[in-house]
Amino acid sequence: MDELPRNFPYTARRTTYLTIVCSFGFLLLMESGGVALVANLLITNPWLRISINLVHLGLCIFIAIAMVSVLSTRHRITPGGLQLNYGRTLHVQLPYVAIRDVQPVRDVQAGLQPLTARYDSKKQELVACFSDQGQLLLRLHTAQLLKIGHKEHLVSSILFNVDQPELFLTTLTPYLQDLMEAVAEIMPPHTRRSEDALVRSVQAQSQSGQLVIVIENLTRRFADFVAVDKLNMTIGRGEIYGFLGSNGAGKTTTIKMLVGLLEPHDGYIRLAGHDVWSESVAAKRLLGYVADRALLYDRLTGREFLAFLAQVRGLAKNVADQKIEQLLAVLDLTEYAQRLCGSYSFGMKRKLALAGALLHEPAILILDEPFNGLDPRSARHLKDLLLVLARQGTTILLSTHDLATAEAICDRVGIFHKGRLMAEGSAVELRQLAEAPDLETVFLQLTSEQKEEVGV
Ligand SMILES: Nc1ncnc2c1ncn2[C@@H]1O[C@H](COP(=O)(O)OP(=O)(O)OP(=O)(O)O)[C@@H](O)[C@H]1O
Repeated sequence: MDELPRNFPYTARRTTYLTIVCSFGFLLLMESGGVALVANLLITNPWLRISINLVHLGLCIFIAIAMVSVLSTRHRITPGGLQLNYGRTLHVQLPYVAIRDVQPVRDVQAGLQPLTARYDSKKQELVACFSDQGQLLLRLHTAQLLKIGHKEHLVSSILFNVDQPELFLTTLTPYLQDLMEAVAEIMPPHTRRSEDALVRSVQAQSQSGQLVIVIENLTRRFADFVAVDKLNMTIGRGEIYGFLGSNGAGKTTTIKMLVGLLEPHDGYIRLAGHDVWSESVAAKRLLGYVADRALLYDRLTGREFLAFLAQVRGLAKNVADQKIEQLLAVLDLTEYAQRLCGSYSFGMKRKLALAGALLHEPAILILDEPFNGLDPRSARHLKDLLLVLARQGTTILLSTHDLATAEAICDRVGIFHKGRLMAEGSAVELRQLAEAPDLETVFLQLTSEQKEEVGV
């Protein structure tokens, strides 16, 4: 693969643009400079002189920005994702997992706007085009809120130019494929889906009956205290659902009931149609679970621990050995695999527990505060891994106090408060509904007292 970052400017119209801006700017500056000079010589009122000089300075700055902004129209393929820069109005970084595809197009109708990105609300399209030559259309898996100028818009596709679209595509494609391959290696062929089917759509899944987790009227009490109160919710195949809530809201209690560790007092849970209590073996076969505190055997090495779990899950030895090595590598644990689990740091224990949960390629992954204790690099790896697993069809439910992460990776979040689900929907929907600038504000509003239930 090519060395990153690689820059892809669009220079085809740059000279014309600079010639126009420079000549026009030069004339304007000469004129306003002349006026300012005369004003400084003839006008005695100091305020008027200052005002005229300030107008002249403002013009100089405006023209300088117009000339310099052409240089910031340069897209970059970096290790962390695709950076799109267009004049002063657009500077975004898209992770590769967010990109569905990029195709060459020729859209003469796009309404070209030199150096000012424009938003087409009908198509949810961001137009950042200098001309109709060298155009590429980038489509995202799910619409994302992107900042264009000072406003945020929900964007599904982006139209932009580069000088060499073929070279850009050849350079970018391996990074899009690489992510898919990294996880495809740890997933069996029968769980892989075709490229088109990778587009996650919760509504489509619900309509086609692919609900994997169905919870109805779920209730759990501890003595007189109601920890989970008549909870109803569904999660579709390939969806990432985030449980958010204040301490003691009932997230872990719900998760324990979901994985069959705690019996509900009322209601039921079905996992892919199997009741967690009356068909517990079939339901648990589908599950991978990582508790909030990793439960490992301190006297086994990391590799032995995984081999033991593989045996319990009934994996053939050769399959298990291969899988263990792949998971150790994906989770950066190979170096520590011969060390006793008891000597692992908190974060390493969490990663080993996650490897254990992924060994049998579960259809449903349930993670209680998975980012707790992970360093930024491991957290980033885990986010990417979860996104790719979800694209492969794994249904993921996680609880977290990290609102930014929930917003970044969850298709939907549910906000718990005192055992009740106060609101659920995508982060964007909840923000719009609560007219809040971010998920943190929505969370704080909903978990303050006396709030009505909100559904999207
Ligand atoms: N075994 C138990 N006995 C008595 N009360 C319990 C028990 N387990 C949980 N609870 C209570 O149920 C409520 C919900 O607890 P839970 O652990 O589900 O909260 P949580 O949302 O996971 O909180 P946190 O974010 O702090 O982990 C809390 O008030 C807790 O004290």
